[in-house]
Parts: sequence; C-alpha cells; structure tokens
Amino acid sequence: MNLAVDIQIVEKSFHMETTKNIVLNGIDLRIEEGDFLTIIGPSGCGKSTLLKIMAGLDTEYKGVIDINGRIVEKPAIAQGFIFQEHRLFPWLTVEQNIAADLNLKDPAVRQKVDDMIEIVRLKGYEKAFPSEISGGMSQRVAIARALIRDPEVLLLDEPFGALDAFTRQHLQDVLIDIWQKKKITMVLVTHDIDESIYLGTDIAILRANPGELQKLVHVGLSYPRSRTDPSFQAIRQKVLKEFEKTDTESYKDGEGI
Ligand SMILES: Nc1ncnc2c1ncn2[C@@H]1O[C@H](COP(=O)(O)OP(=O)(O)OP(=O)(O)O)[C@@H](O)[C@H]1O
Repeated sequence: MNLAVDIQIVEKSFHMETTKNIVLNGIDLRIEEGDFLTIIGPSGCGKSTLLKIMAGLDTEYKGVIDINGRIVEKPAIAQGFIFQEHRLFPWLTVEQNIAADLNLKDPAVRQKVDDMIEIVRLKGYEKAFPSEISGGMSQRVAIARALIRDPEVLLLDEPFGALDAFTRQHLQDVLIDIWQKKKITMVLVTHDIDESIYLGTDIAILRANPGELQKLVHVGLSYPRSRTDPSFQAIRQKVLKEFEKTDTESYKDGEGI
C-alpha cells in the first residue's frame, strides 16, 4: 500500500486577547492509500481543527500535511470535504447540486452525475430540490458532489451527526459501499464510538487540552461488520478503555463531553 496522507502537526493554537490556546500538539499520523481512518475524542479536543488543516481550510499552524506527495497549502479538489450540515444550494436540483460548476450538458459530466446518483442511491430524485428531500438524502447529495470531482481523500466532519439513528446506520452502509467501490481514502470525525468502529480500518483516539494522539487502534475486522459480533464488542471495550483514560486526563480542567 502507498502512503496517501502524512500528518505532522507540531502545534496548532488559537490566540485570544491575552492567552494562547494550544489546540493540537505533536500529532504525527500516517494514512495508507485506501484506508478509512476515523477520529474520535472528547468535545473540543481539536478533531474538526485537524480535519480543516488537512483540507487546507486552516493553514495557520506549525507542521506539514502531505497528500500523495503534495503539500496541502489551500483547499483543493484533491481534498473533498463534507461538513456536518450539507451546504447544498437550495435553488438547484439534486443533479445540479452534484454537478455544481460542471456542465451538466456535457455527456461525460451527465454520465458521471448519473453514476454518482446510482452510487448514493438517489435514483428518482434527480430533479428534486433540497427542500423536497430529507436530511440524510441531502447529505448523500453532498457526498456525491464531493466524489464526482474524484478527490484523492474524502474528509468528513461528523457527517451524520444531525441525523436520527436509523438514517445514520443506513448512511454508514452507503458510505462503506462508496468507499469499497471508489477505493478512496477516507477520514471521518465522529463522536460515536460504534460509528468509528463500524466504519474505520483504523481509529485515531485523541485526548484534549491540548489535543494529542492518545492511541491508534487498528480494527482488523472484515466488512460488512456486525455491531453485535463479539469481535466488534472486543474492539469497543478496547476503545472505551482508552476513552476512560482520556476522560480522566482530558477533563482535568473541568471540561465536559
Ligand atoms: N476559530 C476559532 N477561534 C478560536 N478558538 C477556536 C476556533 N475554532 C476552534 N477553536 C477552539 O479549538 C478547540 C478545538 O475545537 P474543535 O472544533 O476542533 O474541537 P472538536 O474536537 O471538533 O470539538 P467537538 O467534538 O465539540 O466538535 C476548542 O477549544 C475551540 O474552542
């Protein structure tokens, strides 16, 4: 396997009026091509900040992010980004949102949009507007819009956080399906331990104050996974144990999850 993403963050801090808040400290992580890294950790430990740095949305930090040999210095198509809320254009239909600035009249684009609609399971909703579809469907449109540009890495920040448990589980399966079909490197931030195990080839557990890598857990289970399987539960215990450690270590300053 080739190395897809090399993350070396020496320090990321935010400066308040008189204080300096060190958010990420010494994060050193490598993601192999085609892997699915999930990132979990207590609230405020810097998960979203880490993802934004990887996306090139935040460049004010000490360190370097390398994606397939290219240093990330600004947002680029190579780093697809999915936000918690879908951010679709309300005045465009599903297919127009997926195509966005690409010309839907171009037969090659039309074909790609149709393929994406198939992959994200939205056939029949091509002409619907965002106001006419559910939150889960909107998030699938957002994923299709990122994927149609063939990113090298897809970065997802709590993409299913606002959805109900049933929709969430369905979309986790859709995401696994996309990941397996497109063989794309994925990085997903979540608060949900089960989601991190269900999706990830590897789980990065962060602790807070400052955000540091507590543990990298290799999941090592085949897909599709069963949440009730003893091997799944064994990984869960392992992750929970690490969480207990971050709990006592991260909340020294009285922060809650
Ligand atoms: N633009 C900003 N200016 C100042 N501080 C910020 C900014 N963005 C984030 N922070 C601070 O950085 C820390 C990490 O925030 P971040 O959103 O990355 O954490 P998180 O782990 O994603 O949190 P959550 O799980 O609650 O979404 C927090 O203390 C937050 O207040």
